[in-house]
Amino acid sequence: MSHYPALRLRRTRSTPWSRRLHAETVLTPADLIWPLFIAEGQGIEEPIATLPGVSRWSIDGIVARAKEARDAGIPCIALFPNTPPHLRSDDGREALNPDNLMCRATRALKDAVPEIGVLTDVALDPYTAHGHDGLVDAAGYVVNDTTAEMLVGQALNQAAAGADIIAPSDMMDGRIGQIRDALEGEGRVNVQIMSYAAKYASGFYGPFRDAVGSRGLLKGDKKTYQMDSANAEEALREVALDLAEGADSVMVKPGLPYLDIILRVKTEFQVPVFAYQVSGEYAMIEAAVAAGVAERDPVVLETLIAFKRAGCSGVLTYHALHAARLLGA
Ligand SMILES: NCC(=O)CCC(=O)O
Ligand SMILES: [Mg+2]
Repeated sequence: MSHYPALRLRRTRSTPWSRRLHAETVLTPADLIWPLFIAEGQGIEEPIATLPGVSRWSIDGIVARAKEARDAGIPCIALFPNTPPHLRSDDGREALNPDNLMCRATRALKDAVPEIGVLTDVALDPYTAHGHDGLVDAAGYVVNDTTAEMLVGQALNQAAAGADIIAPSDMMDGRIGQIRDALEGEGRVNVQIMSYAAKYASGFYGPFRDAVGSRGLLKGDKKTYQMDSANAEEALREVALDLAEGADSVMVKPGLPYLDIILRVKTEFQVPVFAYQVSGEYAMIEAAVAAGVAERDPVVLETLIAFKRAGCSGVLTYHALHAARLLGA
């Protein structure tokens, strides 16, 4: 058995070329999905105070960002609309409008930048007056089955606009199978489903709710549908169901606090797993940078490669363009 001094693990670390040669994991721009927030109008950029460096863009700006992403080697962008207040309602019916902000942005992107994948979020929270992801009954409970019917309509609406990946983030039971059946029924056999399979009720979503304009509207919390952060076995059950119902890939969300879940999902199922490094995680890094506590570039790359090491195929991150440019340089 070889041991010190013959075996020195520092030997392969001693030069940059050797460290590169021995890297067990690589992070490339192709691992990144960039979430973008859409605003109404033309020529609009609205900075989001709680997400420094991130803005909402009108559709022309979204198209311009998508070209930057493509040029930096990013394969896919994720879209989230900031629906004007007068179009938000208790039932979120704007989600079914074929000319809503999301569908118009998707059509513009597929027209102008067809080389990049478009992932669309399925959930009602950007469209409801109460900020919940589904329909709420008189007792304030988010009702599963009628919500799922709405989500099927929302998914078909997005697919008709050209969405490449449907990403249900609502955590209703059964919706993946229903969406898959509906897509097959319309002959949209190559539209992917990336299920937010293990989405936890998290304190890290605050800046996102500012970005889509739901923070002030939200009554209560989302704990009756999103997962309890105490649970891991339940995440495996969620993933198993979504795969059986026809998901092509699954997501774990948030990111860094749930690396153990990513590793367990990958180990158990050997399917494509994605992580969402969420708004609060991004904002913490930016706050640390602003406070002089950390340097942005190494911290961003270190957190992103952690997801690859844990088994992810890719990561949704607000740092995607910045990271892709660092990696491409
Ligand atoms: N359905 C998408 C999200 O909830 C994103 C959360 C975040 O970035 O905080
Ligand atoms: Mg589920």
